[in-house]
Amino acid sequence: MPNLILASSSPRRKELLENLHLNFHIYSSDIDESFEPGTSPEEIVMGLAERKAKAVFSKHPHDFVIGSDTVVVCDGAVLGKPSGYAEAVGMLKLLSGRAHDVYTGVSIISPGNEVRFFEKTEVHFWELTDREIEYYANSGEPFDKAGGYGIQGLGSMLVKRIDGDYFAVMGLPVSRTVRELRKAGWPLPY
Ligand SMILES: Cc1cn([C@H]2C[C@H](O)[C@@H](COP(=O)(O)OP(=O)(O)OP(=O)(O)O)O2)c(=O)[nH]c1=O
Repeated sequence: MPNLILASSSPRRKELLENLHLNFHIYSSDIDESFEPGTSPEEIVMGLAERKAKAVFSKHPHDFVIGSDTVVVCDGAVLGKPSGYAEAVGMLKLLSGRAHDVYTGVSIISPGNEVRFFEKTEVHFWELTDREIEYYANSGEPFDKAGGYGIQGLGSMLVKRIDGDYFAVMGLPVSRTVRELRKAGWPLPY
């Protein structure tokens, strides 16, 4: 009987997959997260998701492995995780008062099968004051998150509305993932 593996160190992805009543293991790997300049956002997130899944699948070739990656795209700039306070403030200033796109890519690799897909969600931010930005950056929440914010935490106060899958913004489009797992032959209990 194969195992289901989440190839991720993200606590959000773990939490989201736990919602689905599936037993799974977590094995993460350190992959090279660089990409060629000019690569489209969907190719970046699906490519990195695939690299994460492949790195784990190579050690667990009888199992079903899920990898995922998230970036934020605003005005043509691809934003990953901010490296420190100043970069977090810069990202929040860029996102203030406008819409951006969150791309999350997923790769599912199992014996004899590989699928990848992405979800794009449009997120609209309120116009942010310097006080809000500084408070938020000082909260520590931006640092391990693409675009420098987490929609599910204090970052919820920044968001006016979204168009698309909320869970994809948090790091894993769960309902689509379930459907792709079913197609790949994973025995779901529902
Ligand atoms: C935009 C946004 C991102 N994020 C998180 C999801 C991801 O964990 C992170 C994007 O970084 P990723 O590089 O996609 O993932 P990760 O390094 O955290 O985990 P791993 O590679 O091991 O799977 O940003 C939120 O939690 N909330 C949000 O609103």
